[in-house]
Amino acid sequence: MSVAEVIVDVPTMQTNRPFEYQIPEALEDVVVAGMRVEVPFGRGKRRIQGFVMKVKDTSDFQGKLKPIIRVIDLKPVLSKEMLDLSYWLADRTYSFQISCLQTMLPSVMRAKYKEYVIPLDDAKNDSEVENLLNGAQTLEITNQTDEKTVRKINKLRKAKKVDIQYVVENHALQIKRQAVTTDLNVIQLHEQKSKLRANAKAQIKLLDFLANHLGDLPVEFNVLQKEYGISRAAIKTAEKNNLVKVVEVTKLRKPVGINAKKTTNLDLTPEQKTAVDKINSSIVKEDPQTYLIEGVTGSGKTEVYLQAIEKAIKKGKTALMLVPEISLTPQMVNRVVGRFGDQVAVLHSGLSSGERYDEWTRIENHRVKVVVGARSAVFAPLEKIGLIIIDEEHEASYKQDDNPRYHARDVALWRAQVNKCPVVLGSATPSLESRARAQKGVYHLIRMTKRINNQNLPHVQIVDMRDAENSAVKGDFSPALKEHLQETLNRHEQAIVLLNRRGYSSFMMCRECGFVLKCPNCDVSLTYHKDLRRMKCHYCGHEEPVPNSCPNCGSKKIGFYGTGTQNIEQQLNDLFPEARILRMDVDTTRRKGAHAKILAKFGQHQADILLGTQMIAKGLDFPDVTLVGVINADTTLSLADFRASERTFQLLTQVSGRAGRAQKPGKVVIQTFNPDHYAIKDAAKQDYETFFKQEMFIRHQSNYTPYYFTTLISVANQDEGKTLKQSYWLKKQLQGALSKDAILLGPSPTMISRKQNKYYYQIIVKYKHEPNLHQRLLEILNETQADAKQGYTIAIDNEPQHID
Ligand SMILES: Nc1ncnc2c1ncn2[C@@H]1O[C@H](COP(=O)(O)OP(=O)(O)OP(=O)(O)O)[C@@H](O)[C@H]1O
Ligand SMILES: [Zn+2]
Ligand SMILES: [Zn+2]
Repeated sequence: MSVAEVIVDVPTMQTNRPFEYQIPEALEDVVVAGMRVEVPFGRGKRRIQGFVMKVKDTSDFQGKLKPIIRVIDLKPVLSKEMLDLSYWLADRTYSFQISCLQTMLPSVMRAKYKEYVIPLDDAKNDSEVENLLNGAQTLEITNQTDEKTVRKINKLRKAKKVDIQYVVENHALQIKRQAVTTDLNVIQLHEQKSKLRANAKAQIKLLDFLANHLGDLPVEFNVLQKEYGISRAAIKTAEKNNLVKVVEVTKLRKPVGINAKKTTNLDLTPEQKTAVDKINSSIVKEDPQTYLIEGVTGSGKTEVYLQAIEKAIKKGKTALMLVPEISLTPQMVNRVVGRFGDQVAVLHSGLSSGERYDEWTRIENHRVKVVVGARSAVFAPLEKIGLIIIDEEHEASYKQDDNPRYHARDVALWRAQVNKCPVVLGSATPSLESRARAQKGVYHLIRMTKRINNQNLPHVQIVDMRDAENSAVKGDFSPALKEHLQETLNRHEQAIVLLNRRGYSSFMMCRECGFVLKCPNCDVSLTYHKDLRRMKCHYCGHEEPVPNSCPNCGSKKIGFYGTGTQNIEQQLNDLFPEARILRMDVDTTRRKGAHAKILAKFGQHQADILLGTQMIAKGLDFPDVTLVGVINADTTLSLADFRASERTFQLLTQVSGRAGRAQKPGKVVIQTFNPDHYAIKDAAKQDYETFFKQEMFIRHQSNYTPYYFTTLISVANQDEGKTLKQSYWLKKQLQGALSKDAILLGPSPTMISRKQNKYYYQIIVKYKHEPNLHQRLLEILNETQADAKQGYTIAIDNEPQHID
């Protein structure tokens, strides 16, 4: 008898373990670990999905096992490594194992899709294959497909005669797209161009594009429009004049990075070489060492990554490179694709689920050596991983906000152990946790202190907005920032202007003295609760009325702080009517591809000023940018979060690093009401090490990460009284399980204490060593299962990235 252990798709605590099912004889050699199956569950005729975790010969179960109804996948969708990972992940994130398994699955398999058998090329005339397909091109697998056929398919698949493919429903409809190609060669294109009138700008642009991208044709209308600003009308005109042909293509040849030019290794600077040598030695030794590259902005970290990836490939291995979603720009992707060409798969949210599936299949079929992607790419089905890179490792977006609340860095470290490969964490501003681990020798620290070309770090000027001269101005621009912007425009160089929007208008600040209203117990700023018209602390629950005058200086100029990007754009327009301005914020980037388009435009110097929120602060590498202006450095400082200083330092250092990256020197102007705050002073000097020491001292004083571990437990219910009662019950349970060294905070309301008619309260546990905590939390989840039916939600977040 064969028995399968199955994790069923019933997300409750009681079902959070494998259930045994009998494998029907007909499916004996079909069912393997990593496949999804349909099984009966509970009483009645309920059928549900599940993942086969293990296949074995015997069962200790006394009664009669129920049989598997059918297989859903004809080949495993998750590897052994992923199945193993799911146990660890579920435990670490306090989530159901089924949620973890589903998270690892490519999104297409969570959507509606169809499954087909397709013959492989050299087996098209095979009699068994012909017999199976019965004259058709493909065979659709449905829940009606009988076991005999399933077995036949499985046999042919193992013999590499057929393959299984998934197609997202409705996807086939959109698969054809209009594209442009030409019969002309480079010389003819240039001839045609010279015949055009000088004012036929669009035609000239199109012909130039074609001449430069002959190898990439046909290219989609979409791409021409979005990335190169060539309109449909221009294409139609060219078609009429027989310059181009319009054809239909089935798919983009490459979703991003279509115009990646082939690049070769750069000559490394001594610092780069040291870094590459160290990492490469670990790749060769298959040593799962973690490196932390602390490299100033513009020190050439990417080139280090690329040359290490090359080493891994040469060793016959693969490489995984994670970057924050917002940095997955064509510029970034082109750097990798330019070096490794077709061997690269890119996973990002801009892909449709069909495209995502294509990339996933390429990875699974070993046609890919390098995967570049955002957080969830950490689950890419790569085998024989030789190197994992996490760029901008300090980014909070590496932690998923929903269940399972995993941190990509933790998953990467787990996979590195299994694959015996090094991990490289890179940043100009490492997270305190990582830098502290390097201090203790858990990670190996590599410092890169010089910019490429020995260019100096930009000169940073702090502008004290409390000064008479500055507080007198009407708008948000100090005379100093205005002057530097004007000079930059005069020199025909480019500027980046950052509006720091985090914490926007939720805290109170005095415009006279810079005083921020803070909690008397916790030293974090109080948050305005609009519904209650009161100021509240999110840590301890302290609250007080909204003050009418500044408690520090008595001025009436105390108010909620914050201005919108649109308003700043208007001010820029008024100040510099001749300047071309691009605005980048949630509003202008809502449309798919808009983000990349704005950056491309700015990169081609079609604008003088790029104005934006946090999303413009990282990774951008534009040689003409010589000025960076920060309108309001303070807003992140006032977040009700113990990482407020760290986030502020990171943001200011990163955005400053956008200036003066090439030949021309850079200049940065930071406007602030807190010019003496260490996060701002150290960022102005781009001095990570000094900041690190100071911030570690403060974390030590206040018992926070990395000196203490943090776990956040939140409770929600429609009834505020019930939420509070449950929270206090929970707190009591925890008190019983913790030693006297642990610190319990709360219950206190969260930032938005009422969401979708539910009240949220949170408890924070800070601890150093609590062997019982994990187990107790699991038990609490179990004990409160019944409450879930009454509308209670309890969520546990291990090492939260945001506390609000
Ligand atoms: N060895 C080299 N020789 C010449 N140019 C180089 C070399 N290494 C990197 N560069 C160039 O220097 C610039 C900055 O490099 P890169 O963008 O990798 O910096 P970074 O360390 O990632 O900075 P940031 O943290 O600000 O993103 C890039 O334009 C890159 O092409
Ligand atoms: Zn407080
Ligand atoms: Zn004041």
